[in-house]
Amino acid sequence: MDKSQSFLHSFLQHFKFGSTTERNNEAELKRMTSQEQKIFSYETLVSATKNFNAIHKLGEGGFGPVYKGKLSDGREVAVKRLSHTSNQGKKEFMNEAKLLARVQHRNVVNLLGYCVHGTEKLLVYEYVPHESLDKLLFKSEKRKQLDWKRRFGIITGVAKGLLYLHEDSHNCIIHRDIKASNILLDEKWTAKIADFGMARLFPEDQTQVNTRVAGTNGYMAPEYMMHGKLSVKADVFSYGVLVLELITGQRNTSFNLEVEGLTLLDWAYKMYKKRKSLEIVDSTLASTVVTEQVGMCIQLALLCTQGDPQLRPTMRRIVVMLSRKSPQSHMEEPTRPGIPGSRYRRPPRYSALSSTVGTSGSHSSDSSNTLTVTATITSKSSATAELDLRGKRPMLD
Ligand SMILES: Nc1ncnc2c1ncn2[C@@H]1O[C@H](COP(=O)(O)OP(=O)(O)OP(=O)(O)O)[C@@H](O)[C@H]1O
Repeated sequence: MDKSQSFLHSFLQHFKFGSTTERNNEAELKRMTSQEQKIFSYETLVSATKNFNAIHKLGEGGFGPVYKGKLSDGREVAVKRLSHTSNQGKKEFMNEAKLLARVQHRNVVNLLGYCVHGTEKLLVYEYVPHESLDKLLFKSEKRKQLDWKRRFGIITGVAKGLLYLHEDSHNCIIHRDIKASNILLDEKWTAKIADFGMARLFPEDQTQVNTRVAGTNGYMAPEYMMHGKLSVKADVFSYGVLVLELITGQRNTSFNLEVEGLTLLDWAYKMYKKRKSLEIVDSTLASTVVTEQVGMCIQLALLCTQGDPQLRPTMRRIVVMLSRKSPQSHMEEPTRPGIPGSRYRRPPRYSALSSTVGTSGSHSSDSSNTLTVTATITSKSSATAELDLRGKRPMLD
């Protein structure tokens, strides 16, 4: 090799591979870019969850199993391994996940990032230590941990989180599956709404309705269940059901008042009308309850679960009502509650489609309670969507 050849060789070598410092810089730059884009490598998640070890499984929802993991920097995460039913392409999934990772609020679970590996799609969330509300509220020995102060904190926290999703995030996000198992509690008992934006990650192929049916037993607003009319008021209805569950300590789906066979909503309304609302309060709350506050929350829940969506308050109004010093002043009289949607009460036209509709997810903690989870995002100007193209079930009207 002559002098000029040797010069060219070393120049190319340098250009091609760079110096060690440059390589380090490049690696650092790559790391920073992926952090910025919130991308996790598959290897990172395999190592964090000890190869998705069953011991680390937190539960399984309709979108797939969730594992607890620990990143090398010590952060604890919850990794949701999405089932393969999503027909969304890699690029679209990444765009949607990137967008959802920008949704940040104290009362919404933080989506730290995502990962695409072959056909696998994974979401990485902050780990929320007390896990989901259903695991506490509906277990008699654990329910005592939820005194009234904590329950009221959850009621206001969820309201603030929903207000943010509906009005203050970059898009209007209608959750569509507010329920106890989608409310997580952190170490300070702060409520965090989970599973928002799932419809963005699971867009429905209109010809194939074989994944999941949107909404959950007993929480779905009647107009949404029966006619597919989706608006923020569908979330308000589910929120009202959740508030009644928090007050009574009873799960709406398994509620069965022996003598009268009423639903939780009907029972609460009936007692309210008889001016006996305080009789529905969970007996474990007896020593901690603030009577005025609980009375206001019952009335609020009944306003939220009214049959006519127009009559239900907005989340903004709810947050205002909850923050009042003298709670029950200026609150309307609730009208009769709507009948919450249930998969066992399919309207006739819906039943006709049922041969193509199935649930693909298995549900660990409470199969009876869960039909599916989805959420949708619409532009702020079209917060009410009659035909929900991102929906999980055929829209009927
Ligand atoms: N970020 C998290 N931190 C701690 N636990 C979590 C987290 N996300 C989920 N979990 C736990 O994993 C379980 C499964 O969660 P997932 O949201 O997939 O299902 P689900 O809400 O039970 O059912 P569905 O998907 O039908 O709504 C939950 O019950 C919850 O306890």
